[in-house]
Amino acid sequence: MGKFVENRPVIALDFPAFSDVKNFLEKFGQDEKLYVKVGMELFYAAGPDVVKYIKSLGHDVFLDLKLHDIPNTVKSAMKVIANLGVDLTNVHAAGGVEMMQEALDGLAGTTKLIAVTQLTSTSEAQMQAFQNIQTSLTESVVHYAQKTAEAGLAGVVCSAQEVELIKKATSEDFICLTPGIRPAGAAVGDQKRVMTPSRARQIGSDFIVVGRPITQAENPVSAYHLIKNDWLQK
Ligand SMILES: O=c1ccn([C@@H]2O[C@H](COP(=O)(O)O)[C@@H](O)[C@H]2O)c(=O)[nH]1
Repeated sequence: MGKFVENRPVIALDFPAFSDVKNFLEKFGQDEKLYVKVGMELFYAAGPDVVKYIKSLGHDVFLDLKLHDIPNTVKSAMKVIANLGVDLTNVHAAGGVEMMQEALDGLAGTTKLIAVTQLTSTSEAQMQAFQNIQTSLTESVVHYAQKTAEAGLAGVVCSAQEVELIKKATSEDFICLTPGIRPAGAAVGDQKRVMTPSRARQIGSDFIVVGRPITQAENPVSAYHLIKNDWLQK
């Protein structure tokens, strides 16, 4: 049996209100079970209720809150997140190994935990100048991935550009969830490290996350299916 790859692009529901989510999901009909991402904007606006609503419709949920605080605070927050029954959630690897281990301890259940390495909106020049990290961006990402694996988490958030090296440095089964996905010719926006769905698949991404190319499309359902078809094509 080959390694697990999520066949559905994870749709980033970056909306400011619960009603936007209802309108968006209604476009897909009841039979299409999606994998969606609830991030800071929607969670701060609509809270746990929106997560419960999405789960009640039978969709899978990645709760992308990127926790980064002292270990005790992150552990306590994860105990609360555990009750939401989401499928996947995350922390920032920069919080350290102890913080990641405490997060895992707090979560204690079936929700998978992954860690953000370097945001896909960060370029190498920005990282070196602003974070004062004097390695290549790839080295920094691989370093964070190794520390994440050491802490016992299931994988990382990275750009598709780093997947091959991360898998070599950790294992084939270590999850690489990759935002910064753009269909050929689509507007890149604030993303710096991007890749097309099909190339991300070829290179070994396990999950792709796509927001604006779907949510801001004239026809989000057909944009989703075009991206999904590209992702499924090797
Ligand atoms: O490194 C990261 C971590 C998270 N994200 C999130 O993914 C989506 C991407 O949205 P697009 O509209 O497709 O750019 C967004 O919710 C980010 O918060 C990321 O882009 N990069």
